[in-house]
Amino acid sequence: MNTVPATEVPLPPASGAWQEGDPPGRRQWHVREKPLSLEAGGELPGVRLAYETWGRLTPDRSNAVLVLHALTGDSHVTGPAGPGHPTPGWWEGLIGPGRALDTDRWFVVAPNVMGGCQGSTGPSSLRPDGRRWGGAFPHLTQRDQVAAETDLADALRIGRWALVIGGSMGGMRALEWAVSHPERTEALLLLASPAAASAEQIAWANIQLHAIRSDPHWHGGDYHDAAPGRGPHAGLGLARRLAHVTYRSEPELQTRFGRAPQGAENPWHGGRYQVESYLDHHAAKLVRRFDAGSYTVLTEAMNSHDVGRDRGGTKAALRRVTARTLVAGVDSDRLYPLSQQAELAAGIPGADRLRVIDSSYGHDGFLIETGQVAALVRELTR
Ligand SMILES: CC(=O)SCCNC(=O)CCNC(=O)[C@H](O)C(C)(C)COP(=O)(O)OP(=O)(O)OC[C@H]1O[C@@H](n2cnc3c(N)ncnc32)[C@H](O)[C@@H]1OP(=O)(O)O
Ligand SMILES: N[C@@H](CCO)C(=O)O
Repeated sequence: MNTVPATEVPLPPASGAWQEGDPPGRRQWHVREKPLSLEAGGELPGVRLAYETWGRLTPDRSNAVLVLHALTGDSHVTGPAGPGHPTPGWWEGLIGPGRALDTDRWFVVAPNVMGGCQGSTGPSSLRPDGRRWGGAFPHLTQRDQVAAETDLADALRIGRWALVIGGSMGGMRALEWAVSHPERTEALLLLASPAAASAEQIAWANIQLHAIRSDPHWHGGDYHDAAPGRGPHAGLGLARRLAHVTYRSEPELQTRFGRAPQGAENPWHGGRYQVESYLDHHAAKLVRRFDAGSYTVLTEAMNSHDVGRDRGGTKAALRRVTARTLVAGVDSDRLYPLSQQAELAAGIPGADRLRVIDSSYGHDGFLIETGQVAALVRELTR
């Protein structure tokens, strides 16, 4: 099934900090000088974050916006597919002149998350001894990932974000930014995200982790060097199939596919229903562009998400947020239900009432309903 392993993402130069005059959307890299101390213990050397920027930073550096992507997103928030960008931007229409994140006004920064596989350090990256990290890659938390992003902000000399915005896993990091660094987060937009991963979210994640790790090509996570071009593709595809159902709504699937067979295929004789073909498609697409090791690291990092950990609980942690805040959920989201965003909106002192994105698409609504997301951005930044 897999033809383009994500491990073949070209390795970046040793450093590549953004400079005044760089073209928009050009992927850059920041390499942290010192090893990063990790919450679970130990440290990660040579942490590299890939990122893209749009717009221009004002001389007082006060117009920077941080956009944080979800599980399988990347730094390419907007723009066509091209070298280094196997897919077009995942939030097209939100960034650019005259758009909600107007690049005549804002300097937008989007890093690829630490642990990922689209330019930032992750299990498919080389470690200091020249081998790939693979199964030796350490356990990460959302706080570790925000620590790496803080280093990037420091390198860009951005002391305070005018806005931090994220959905799903990106929302977890956005919240961690606002709680860990209230003085550096002026406004905050949280989409389809919780204060802590729930038992059910951990349960869905557990099944996905098992799917990947029980694939015979997993090799304890050390498949990158063991069998180049091969890997736990069936396991990753299975994980994506399951996850994708949780990302959509039951009425959407029913209305869209119903019981229809896929083309001329006969489900009673080895053929597929349309919805099965649809899941096969999404599985194959992810396997072509994503590393299974990164999927496990990021999934476990999401499981670790608990904003109240070591902070006296959720309520105490949320009270730390000083940012002007909007929290929104998707009304048909069965994975991160509205009750979780209601908890955030009620607990964050500067938050307005809970906003609801009206969508039949379920959790993925935060990626698809860009018009409604744009309206929230405009409201927060007017
Ligand atoms: C465009 C990108 O993929 S961006 C890449 C970066 N990805 C991310 O950032 C992750 C976030 N993105 C995602 O999770 C998803 O891609 C989403 C949420 C954007 C998808 O949302 P939607 O626009 O609703 O797409 P949808 O779920 O309807 O899937 C459409 C695809 O299914 C295919 N499809 C639809 N029905 C069927 C079927 N019966 N059989 C097979 N394939 C089918 C379509 O041909 C289309 O294929 P394509 O994406 O290769 O063009
Ligand atoms: N479709 C999204 C869902 C996670 O929020 C992704 O793949 O990143």
